[in-house]
Amino acid sequence: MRLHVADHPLVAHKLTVLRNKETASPTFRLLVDELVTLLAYEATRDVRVEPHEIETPVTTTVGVRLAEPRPLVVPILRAGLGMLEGMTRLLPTAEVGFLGMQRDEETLEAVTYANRLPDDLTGRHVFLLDPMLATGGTLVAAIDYVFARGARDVTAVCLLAAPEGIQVLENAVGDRVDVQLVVAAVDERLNEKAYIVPGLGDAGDRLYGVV
Ligand SMILES: O=P(O)(O)OC[C@H]1O[C@H](OP(=O)(O)OP(=O)(O)O)[C@H](O)[C@@H]1O
Ligand SMILES: O=c1cc[nH]c(=O)[nH]1
Ligand SMILES: [Mg+2]
Repeated sequence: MRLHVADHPLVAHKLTVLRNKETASPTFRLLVDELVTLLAYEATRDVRVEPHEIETPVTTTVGVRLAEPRPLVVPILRAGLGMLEGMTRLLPTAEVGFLGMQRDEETLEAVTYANRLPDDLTGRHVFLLDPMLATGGTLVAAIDYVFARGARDVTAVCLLAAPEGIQVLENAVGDRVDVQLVVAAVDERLNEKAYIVPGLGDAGDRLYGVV
């Protein structure tokens, strides 16, 4: 697995505001959107393109365009939904699939309550969106789903990751270079409730409220 940690003062600044418990939902949503757009630039570095000939007002030239099959962007509900706009702003022609997954706060197991992915993902580059990588259970399950359907490259875009979750992900995918994790920051650890420390709390609740 390849790991990319954003190293940029604007990312660090926005993340600090996001972590602040005084930051209310409207600002929190805006910051998640902005952060994803910054991460998306790095996450799409390996997106597949093909040669494409065009005419400029001056001459004919060969540039590139996104290759088929189109990338698939998959937000993991709920919290991942807050990252969708920011990602598709950079990849407007991508298709979008959905995975609804909730961590059982007792057992910490990921429970899937919605799965709306194309049946055949053969050769597709899949971008999984979830702000939080804590124990890694959710992301490993999501990666299993898309590989089982034939996806080729999988890039997970997260805002915060715990070292424990990164290790779980690495154990699950081994040395597959077609799996990439792009994060804004790697935090210190998980606490006794498997929340990321220092973290930002429950991302879904901060985006959409406590349900
Ligand atoms: O790495 P893990 O230990 O599996 O935990 C991370 C998951 O927990 C959060 O979702 P949550 O279960 O709170 O659902 P929500 O997005 O609906 O709030 C988060 O958005 C991840 O999906
Ligand atoms: O810190 C955490 C861990 C799991 N899910 C969250 O939303 N936050
Ligand atoms: Mg939640």
